[in-house]
Amino acid sequence: MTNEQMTSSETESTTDQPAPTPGTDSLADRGDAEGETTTDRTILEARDLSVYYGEEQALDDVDIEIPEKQVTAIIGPSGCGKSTFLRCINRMNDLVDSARVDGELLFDGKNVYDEDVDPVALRRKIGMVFQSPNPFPKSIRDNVAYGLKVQGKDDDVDEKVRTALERAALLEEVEGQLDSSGLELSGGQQQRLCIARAIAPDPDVILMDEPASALDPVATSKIEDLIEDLAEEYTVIIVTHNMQQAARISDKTAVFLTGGELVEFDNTDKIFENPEHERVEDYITGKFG
Ligand SMILES: Nc1ncnc2c1ncn2[C@@H]1O[C@H](COP(=O)(O)OP(=O)(O)OP(=O)(O)O)[C@@H](O)[C@H]1O
Repeated sequence: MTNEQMTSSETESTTDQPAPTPGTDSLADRGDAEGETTTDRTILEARDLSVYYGEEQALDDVDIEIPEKQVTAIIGPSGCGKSTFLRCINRMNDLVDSARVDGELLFDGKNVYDEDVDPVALRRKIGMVFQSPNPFPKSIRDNVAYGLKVQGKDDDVDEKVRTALERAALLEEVEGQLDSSGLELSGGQQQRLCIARAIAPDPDVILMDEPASALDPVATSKIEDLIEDLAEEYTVIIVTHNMQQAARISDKTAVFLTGGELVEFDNTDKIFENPEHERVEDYITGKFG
């Protein structure tokens, strides 16, 4: 299958690694000196970011600076704009006709909504993992190799596939069966396969939209351990309904409340132990939401 033959639904709705567009890679190779360690350097920044679906406002003037190589959790009640915010970051909302974005979303200082930014190239640097595991009906190897091949990075594919599977804490379990279908794996393994697929092309940021909500407690715990490990190399932003999960695995937590307002963003310990805003405390303690 050529890049052109891949349908937009395959590249855009099911995976994190759409096909590249040559010559539009202005965001692709910024920063990241080798051996860089965890810092509070900002990798993503929203400035006055508002999103509307038709007349309805889903995000209201959001300002946030997200540090690189840490786990940032996005929490808040249903409908407060968590997924909308996540999908703004790699322009997945471009796929929604009624969506309109105001303000800026800076990735390494460059507004991803600038006219010269190619959303497909952007999504190679900012991968995404969805709520339900969605491997392709292909072999384990081909699932992971997918993003590499569409980028033309087809040297040392086997080694890169193994590295990605290892980073996704799946290699040991699938050793010797890389040619079996990804669909034959358990739900938790499928989700780790999707994570391997997302990280194979070496993105800077991984967005996760409730990645463990369809999994049992054991599989969830493996994904949580994995997320913490991934933050040594990648910036991870995770939407979760599970406050204990946010408290367990994130370094920073952003609390969105009704109306798409970002009410508080701080170190996770501070948010859960001593939030500044009463509304946040009420939400954390289960008084509403
Ligand atoms: N494609 C869309 N078209 C129209 N309105 C939408 C669309 N997606 C989301 N919305 C609306 O935008 C608001 C925010 O939705 P969003 O899915 O971002 O919230 P959320 O906090 O992620 O919710 P949940 O926790 O239930 O997944 C909601 O009012 C929702 O109905």
